Amino acid sequence: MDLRGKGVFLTGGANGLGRAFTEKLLYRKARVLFCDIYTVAGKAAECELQAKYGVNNVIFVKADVTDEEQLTDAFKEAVSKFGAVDICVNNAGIMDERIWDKMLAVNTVSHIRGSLLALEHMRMDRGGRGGVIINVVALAGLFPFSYCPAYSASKHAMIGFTRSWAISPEQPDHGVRWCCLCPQATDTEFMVFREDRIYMKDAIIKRNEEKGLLPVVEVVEAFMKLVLDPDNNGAILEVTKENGTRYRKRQMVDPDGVSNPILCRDDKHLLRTFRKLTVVMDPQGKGVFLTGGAQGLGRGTVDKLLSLGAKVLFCDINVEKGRATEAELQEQYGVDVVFFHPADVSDDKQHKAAFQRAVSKFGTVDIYVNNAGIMNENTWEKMIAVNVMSPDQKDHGVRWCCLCPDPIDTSMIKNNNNIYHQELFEQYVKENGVMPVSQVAEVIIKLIRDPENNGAILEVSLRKGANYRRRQVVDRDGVSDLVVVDTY
Ligand SMILES: NC(=O)C1=CN([C@@H]2O[C@H](COP(=O)(O)OP(=O)(O)OC[C@H]3O[C@@H](n4cnc5c(N)ncnc54)[C@H](O)[C@@H]3O)[C@@H](O)[C@H]2O)C=CC1
Ligand SMILES: CC/C=C\C[C@H](O)C(=O)/C=C/C=C/C=C\C=C\[C@@H](O)C/C=C\CCC(=O)O
Repeated sequence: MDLRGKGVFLTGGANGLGRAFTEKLLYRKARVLFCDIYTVAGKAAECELQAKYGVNNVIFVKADVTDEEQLTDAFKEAVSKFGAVDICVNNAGIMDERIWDKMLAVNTVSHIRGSLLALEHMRMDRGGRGGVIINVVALAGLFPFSYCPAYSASKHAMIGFTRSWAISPEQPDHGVRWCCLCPQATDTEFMVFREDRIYMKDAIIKRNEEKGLLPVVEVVEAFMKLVLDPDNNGAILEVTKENGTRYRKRQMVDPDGVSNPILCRDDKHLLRTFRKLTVVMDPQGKGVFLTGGAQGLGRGTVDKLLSLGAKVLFCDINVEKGRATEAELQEQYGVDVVFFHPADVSDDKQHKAAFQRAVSKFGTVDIYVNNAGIMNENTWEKMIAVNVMSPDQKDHGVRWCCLCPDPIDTSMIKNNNNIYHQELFEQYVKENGVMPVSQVAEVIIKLIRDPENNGAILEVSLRKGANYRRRQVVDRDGVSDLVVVDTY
């Protein structure tokens, strides 16, 4: 890719990696508009870079990427200044576990929004001239990091998003390449922890002092590799001290299905935090809080838990269905064991109030099932609020598990007109079938009962049944494929 005269839009360019990427792109004769929330640093960078590379080639725009209007206006400004944007770099990021919802807004929502703006503008099937979208992720997007779980989640989400677009059947018509850059801890302000922005801060500071951070220049080289390689749609480029720069082939979870601290295997103080928990959990007599229980898999799971002697409080946004379900289940199991609480889980206050009611009803909550979910690509921000932003629970002695089912026979799957390539999805369902709710509810009970599965990812499909997931697979060439199966 010859970068001469190419238009670049980049977020978070006032400091750190964003500033360094900007300078390298300018050096290669591209034209860059970068935005940032900080005016002073942004203006200073603009001034310096304009003096070196020309006033018409680099522009700073003050914008908070979490503000839809500001981000959109900054993008439009790049288009109007350069005629087109050929390279979009979603780079702005923060790491602060205390404000995890804000972190998701910067690291995930703004990256999705920036990607969609760029796609719409670049796609060749709608008059654009193609291009490349680079999402600056992190190694923490590929592996579990106990000192920053919400940060890790915000980055994992971008891997899924980027790879999913990269394998779109329409991608050859779009002519847009999608890539992720995944560096380990790098020597920028980002890694200076003045406050308690992460858990176990002191251990991390000590580790960084002992082992050193990745130099910015190495990450810039890797970034340029992504920009210039014409054949890397869907690629995940990892940059580490240990292995250098390499296209990622696999994401790993340990052979027993339980994630391990691969990245910190030599750090005893961190390893200790990953010890396996053995929490025996028989549903009999236990207090359960479950979200989205009015219908579908949620309702099926409530039913199953009640049949095993648990007490359940479920919440749902659908009040009518919630009340009806409560009445039916109370008739079957008794009025003291099952309760409905109306709540929208994307509203923090309502979510917490529902949880508190469960605590006060049962004295304690032993089992917490985050089940509520929606699937609607037209309202993707709402989808993130419901599916990703549930309250953080950081107490110890808690087992954490994920259930990853194939399509289930619920209304989320039937007649869903709000996904891309619906016909392909319907074809998939036709060929593979849908799982009965009762079968998946059984699998949730398996997750609850197994005392030694902290960190487990349980996959369930009609074809293969329920299996703890060992690995997530990306193709051998580092480029994602449609079929993600556990063949290794
Ligand atoms: N430094 C590191 O160790 C690593 C960083 N990363 C990722 O690289 C990206 C860049 O990080 P660094 O350059 O190291 O950090 P940095 O803190 O030096 O720079 C981040 C820039 O983003 C801007 N920003 C933050 N919130 C914003 C908002 N709401 N709107 C507009 N701009 C905003 C900041 O003002 C800053 O200029 C981030 O996405 C980070 O997650 C990934 C792996 C390692
Ligand atoms: C508190 C800092 C958290 C996140 C910052 C940053 O975003 C990030 O991702 C930091 C990563 C730090 C990594 C530390 C050690 C890395 C070790 C690598 O050399 C191991 C590389 C790959 C191992 C997996 C494998 O394929 O075997």
